[in-house]
Amino acid sequence: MSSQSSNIYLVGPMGAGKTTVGRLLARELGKQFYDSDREIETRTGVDIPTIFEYEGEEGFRRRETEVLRDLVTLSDIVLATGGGIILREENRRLLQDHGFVVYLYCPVEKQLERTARDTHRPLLRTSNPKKRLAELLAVRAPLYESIADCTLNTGECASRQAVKKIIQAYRNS
Ligand SMILES: Nc1ncnc2c1ncn2[C@@H]1O[C@H](COP(=O)(O)OP(=O)(O)OP(=O)(O)O)[C@@H](O)[C@H]1O
Ligand SMILES: O=C(O)C1=C[C@@H](O)[C@@H](O)[C@H](O)C1
Ligand SMILES: [Mg+2]
Repeated sequence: MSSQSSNIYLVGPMGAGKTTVGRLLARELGKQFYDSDREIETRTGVDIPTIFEYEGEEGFRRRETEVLRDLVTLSDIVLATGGGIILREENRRLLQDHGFVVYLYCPVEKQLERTARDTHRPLLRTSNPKKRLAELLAVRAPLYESIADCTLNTGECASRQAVKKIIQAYRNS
């Protein structure tokens, strides 16, 4: 983490609770809340599945990095990131250099439960989303861990408890 950073960045897999916990955390700390997925949708005027459809995952990743470059110039924010933001080395460096990075995760079964009703995650549009989630996590877990200042299992606590734990870790950092 950059010294005395006023930013908190949430990373972790789909369904870990980055958006839900991030919004509550920002409110609790009086910080501005951003979500990189929503920022991409606002800028392009279309939803994420449409970007994947027309530009592929590579196009989405390019847009994700462009948005992140801008968001790290802001101070005093809580940022919920997309689950794959840690794939690019540049993104990992930007996150590490500009904020306190919190890695949220939960068991794959919980991820599956929490993402089941929402069809807006193109990578889960497969016949076996549980297998896909497990495969993604196997590749990504070391990347999340490599930049985390704090790690939290949201499978074991309600969002409000997660917020309390993050604030404690952030203040002790
Ligand atoms: N700690 C929690 N306990 C119970 N349910 C939760 C918790 N955190 C999130 N949820 C629920 O799980 C669902 C997915 O959460 P959320 O959208 O915040 O995940 P995310 O990490 O932002 O995923 P993505 O990477 O796809 O954006 C939401 O319906 C939310 O209400
Ligand atoms: O895990 C991922 O790669 C993704 C997670 C979502 O937050 C979105 O960023 C998008 O659906 C891709
Ligand atoms: Mg989210």
